[in-house]
Amino acid sequence: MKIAYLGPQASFTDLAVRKAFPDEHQVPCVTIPDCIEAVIEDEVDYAVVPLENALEGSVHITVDYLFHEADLSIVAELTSPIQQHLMVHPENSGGERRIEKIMSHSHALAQCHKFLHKAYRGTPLEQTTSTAAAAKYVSEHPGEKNAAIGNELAAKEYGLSISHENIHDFAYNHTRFIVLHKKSHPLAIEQNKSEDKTTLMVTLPKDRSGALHQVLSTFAWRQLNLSKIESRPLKTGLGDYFFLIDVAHGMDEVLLPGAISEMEALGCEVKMIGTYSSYMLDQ
Ligand SMILES: O=C(O)C(=O)C[C@]1(C(=O)O)C=C[C@@H](O)C=C1
Repeated sequence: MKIAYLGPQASFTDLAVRKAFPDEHQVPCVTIPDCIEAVIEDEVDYAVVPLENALEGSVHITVDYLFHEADLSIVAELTSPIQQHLMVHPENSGGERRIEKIMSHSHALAQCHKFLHKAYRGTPLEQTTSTAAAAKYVSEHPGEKNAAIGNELAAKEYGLSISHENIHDFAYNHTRFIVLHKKSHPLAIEQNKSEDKTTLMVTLPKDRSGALHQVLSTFAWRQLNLSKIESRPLKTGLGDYFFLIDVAHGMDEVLLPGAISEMEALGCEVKMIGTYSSYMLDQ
């Protein structure tokens, strides 16, 4: 089985894949769309990409690709603790105050905003395609005196020295990764299972008062608990949105099909993104 992931080696996505799929063929991709397209083009069987971080929120490119570009299903969710460290090339360690630029994935930079503001105010920040891509760049360009933000494995993998440990701004820092596949089928993984979930993307009928209230009622009176609801632009005009809805319930024969039919009867478009189990990966 081939699994694409947001690489290069030692990204947080790689850590999640190593834990969940230790014996499978792992294929690093440069960007999240590259991972998704590798599944669409049948170059791999599954892709693992980040979906949401506890501090910084949704990874918009993943949500938007699932709605606008890709007809793929979420078949499992992997939740992983995230610890961010500042790392430099060993030739530059000891004098980190002279760091010229700090590089990382936009989500990682945002998770360390308070630390960067206090310790490195004014130092330019540069976004990279992943935390591991930043670590790799710093390792290959010792003359540039840059630092990267990433995990401990990236420091080891790319021969960097950690100058500040645990620089994420809040102690509870977790990221949800999703496993994507062409067919909808819950994938069982040998890890701690936490709950079953279903993800829907719902577009409301245009200009109808109370439509969102009615959508929420279809879940409420069936006692289906929602673990997330978020709006994203439909990209057709200002004020046009779709809603990403996570239901803390697997697909059944009565409740979820009933809620979906009721939303469709109200004039909503409902895109089923997946019904799957959520797994908690350890440190
Ligand atoms: O850059 C990485 O290492 C990733 O796997 C991406 C990503 C993200 O997109 O949120 C994953 C986990 C962390 O929250 C930071 C970055």
